[in-house]
Amino acid sequence: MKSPVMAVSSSSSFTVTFMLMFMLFGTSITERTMMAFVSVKSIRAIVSLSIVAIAILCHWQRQYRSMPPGPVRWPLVGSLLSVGFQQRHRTYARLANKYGPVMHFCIENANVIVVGSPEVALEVLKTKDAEWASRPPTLSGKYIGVDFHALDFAPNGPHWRHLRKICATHIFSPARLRAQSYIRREEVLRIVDGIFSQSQRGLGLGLGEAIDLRSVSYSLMDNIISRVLFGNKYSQSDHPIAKVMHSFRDDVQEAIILAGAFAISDGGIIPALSWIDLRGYHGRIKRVSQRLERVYRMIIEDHKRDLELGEYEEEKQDFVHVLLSLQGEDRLSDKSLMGLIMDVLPFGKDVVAAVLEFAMAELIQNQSVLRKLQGEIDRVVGDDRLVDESDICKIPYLECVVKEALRLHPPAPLTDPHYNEEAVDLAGYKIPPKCIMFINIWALANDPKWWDEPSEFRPERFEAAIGGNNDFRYLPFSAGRRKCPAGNLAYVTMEHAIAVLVQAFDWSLPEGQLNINMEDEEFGASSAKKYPLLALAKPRLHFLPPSQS
Ligand code: HEM
Repeated sequence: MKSPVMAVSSSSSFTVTFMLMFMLFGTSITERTMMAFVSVKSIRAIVSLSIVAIAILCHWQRQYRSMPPGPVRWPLVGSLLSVGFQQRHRTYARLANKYGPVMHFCIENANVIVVGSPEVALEVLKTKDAEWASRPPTLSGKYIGVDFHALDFAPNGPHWRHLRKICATHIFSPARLRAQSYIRREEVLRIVDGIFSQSQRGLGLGLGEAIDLRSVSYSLMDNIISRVLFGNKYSQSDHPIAKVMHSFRDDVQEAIILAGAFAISDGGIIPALSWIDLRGYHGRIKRVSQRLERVYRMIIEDHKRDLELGEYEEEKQDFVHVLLSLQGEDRLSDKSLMGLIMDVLPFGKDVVAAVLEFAMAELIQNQSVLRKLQGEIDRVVGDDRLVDESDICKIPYLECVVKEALRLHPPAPLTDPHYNEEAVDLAGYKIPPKCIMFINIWALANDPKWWDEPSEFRPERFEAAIGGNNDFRYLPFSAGRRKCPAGNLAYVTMEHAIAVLVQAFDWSLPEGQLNINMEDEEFGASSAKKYPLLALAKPRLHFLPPSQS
C-alpha cells in the first residue's frame, strides 16, 4: 500500500516538472497553450490542495500514535466510513483480521477501543476491571437512564455499588427467583395453551396454522417481566394505570431505539455537525424520558398506597413493593427506583425473547438436536406431566442447547460501553482517559481460532467444560464488575420455556420453506432475528394442556 509520505513526494515532483515546462516553453503562448496553461493551473491547484490535505491528515493521525491500530480516522466523519451502522460486531470482527485483536476507532466524537481476543478481554474484565468499570456520560444515560440513576448507565462509584448490592440481595437473589417461579410457570402454560389452540385450527383442511414464534417469545417475556415488576393489577382494564400501559409500552420501545442512538456520546452521525441534530433525536429523547417518568411516578405512588393500606400479599410481592419496603441504608430514592425499573423492563424482556426466538429457530433447523432434546426431557419427566423448573438441573443437554444458542446469537454482541476515567495501559498501548471500550462478545464466541466449525449449531461442544470463570472465549453475560446481574433469571426462564415448547410440540418449517436465514439481524435493546420465525406445531403430549382438559 502506498504510504501518505510517498504520495506527498511523488506529487511534489509532479509540480516541479510542470514548473520546468513553464520555464522552457512559456515564451510562445498561443490560444491552445493558453488553454493548456489554464488546465495546468487547475492541476497545480488540485495538487497543492492534495498536499495540504495529506499534511493535515498526517498531523491528525499523529495524535493517535500511542493508540491501537485501526482504519483511517478522517476529520469530520471519524471512522464512520469503515464501521457503518449495521451489525457492527461483524464489521469489527472482519477489521480485526487486518488490524489485530485491539483496535481504535473514532465514532461520534469519542475514542472507541474494540477488543476481540480472549487474552485482552481478560485484561479488561479481570486484571484491569476496576479501571474499565465506568460508563460514559452519554445522553442515553442522562435521559433514558434517569439521570444516570439506572444501574446500566451509572458511572462506577458509591451509587452504582449500592444498586448492585440491592440487585444481588433483593431482586436477582436465588430466594427471589424461587418465589417468582409461579409467575413463569403460569405464563409458560398460557403460551402452550395458545399454541395448542392455534395448531388445531385448520387441521381439518390438512394444514395447521403457522405459529409466529416471535410474538410468542415477546409476549411471554412481556408478561413475565411486567408481573415480576408490577404484579398483576395493571392488566385489569379498569385500573387507571392499565389505561396508560399501551402508550407506555410504545414509549419504552422508542426509548430503546434512542438509547441505542446515544449509546456512545451525543449521537451525532458526523461529529463536527452533531449540534445540528439532523435526525431530531435530541428533542425526541427528552420528550420520551418525560413521558416515561410520568408513568414511573404513577406506578410508584400506586405501590406506596398499597404498602400504606397493606393491600398486597406478602409472599407475592413484586419488585416495586420490595424496593419500596427497603429500610435503613438500603433505602432507595424515587429516581433510583425509576432507574431500576428501566433496567429491568425494556432491556430484560427483549434480550431473553430474542434468544428464545433464535434458539427455537436453531432447533427447528436442526431436527436431530430437537429430537435428542425431546428424548432427554421425556426420559426425565415421563409422559404424564409438563416439565417444571425443578426438572431443569436433571436435563444437562438443555443447558448445552441454550448455551449454544447464546454463543451463536448473543443478544448483546458487544458489551455495554465501558469507560476509563484515568489513563491506562492495555495490551502494550497507552490509552488516554475517557475512552469507550467494547468487548466483541460475538467475535470471541465465533472465531475459528478458538471454535471448531463455529457456524454449526452443535450443543454437544458444551458437554466439555467450556465457559468457566477464566474462559474468556465465551462471555454472553460479560464478566467482572459490570457483568449482567440477571444471568440466573435469564437462564431459568429460557431453559424452562424451551423445554416446555419442545416437550409439548413437534416443530417444523411451514410448507415450502426450506431453511431459516440466521445471519440477518436487527437491533433494538438487543440483536434479534430480522424476520419473525414462523413454524408449524404438532402436539405430542399424551394429555391435554391444563386449560383444554
Ligand atoms: C439472555 C439474556 C441476557 C444476556 C445475554 C445479557 C447480557 C448482558 C451483557 C453482555 C451486559 C453488559 C455487561 C458489560 O457491560 O460488561 C448486561 C448488563 C446488564 N444486564 Fe443483562 N443480559 C440478559 C438478560 C438480562 C435481564 C433479564 C435483565 C434484567 C431483568 C438484565 C439486566 C442487566 C443490567 C441491569 C445490566 C447492567 C449491569 C451494570 O452495568 O452493572 N439482563 N447484560
